[in-house]
Amino acid sequence: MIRVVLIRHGQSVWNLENRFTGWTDVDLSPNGLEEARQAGMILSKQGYVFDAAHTSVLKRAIRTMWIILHEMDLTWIPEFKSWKLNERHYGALQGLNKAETAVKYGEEQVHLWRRSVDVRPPALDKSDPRYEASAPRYRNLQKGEFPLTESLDDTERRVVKYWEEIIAPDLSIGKHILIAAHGNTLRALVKHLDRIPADGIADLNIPTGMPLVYELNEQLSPIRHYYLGIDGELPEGTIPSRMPS
Ligand SMILES: O=C(O)[C@@H](CO)OP(=O)(O)O
Repeated sequence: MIRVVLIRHGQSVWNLENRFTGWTDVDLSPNGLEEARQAGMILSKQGYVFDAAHTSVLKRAIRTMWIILHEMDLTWIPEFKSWKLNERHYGALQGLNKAETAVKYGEEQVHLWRRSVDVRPPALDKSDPRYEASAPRYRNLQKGEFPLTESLDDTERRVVKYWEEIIAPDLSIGKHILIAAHGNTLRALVKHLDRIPADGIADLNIPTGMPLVYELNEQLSPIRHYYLGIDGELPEGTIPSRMPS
């Protein structure tokens, strides 16, 4: 049986401040650091071992991965970082407070921006300082790959490409993999793996810092999934109470 562990980074300072984050490189909050430590402890206690770990190029996910590997005494395993695992790009909403944005544009519009699959938030202008296409960490992107905004569908395309080209071949030869990523990146991956229809994904939220285990068959189709708590797997369908802001 093939098993892959997904984890959303611990709470970030902008989760705490309730701000749209996207590709903004904010760090973990003190609570997020502790969530990551607990996740590592849980995985270690449950006897998980990884051969490789994958994350984005954003420090809240990288640090979560590092803390987990440190707790598991696995800092020696290969680590891979890719922009394709970055959070969904939130365009011109990045940095804005979510509650204030809902007051300004209405709850319905903000819900569409946050949870529809095909509505893109307002795009960034290339002259905006938040447009970081020339930053060193993005120098390997091809022309046109750096987003100005993204829908969940856009995010799903790049995440699934990474899954199919990089993760799936390793899983198929029996490697044990950890993926430390972001709320919408993981929603997009789960949508793809579980073949969730466009109208079935709005209510799916992934809590920060909770290991989510997917058991897969030889074709890498999911058999079942569950969150891991300190006493082992949570009953199927249980969504831990720690929900995203
Ligand atoms: O701000 C963001 O980048 C994401 C994740 O925190 O927010 P949301 O849950 O609203 O998609």
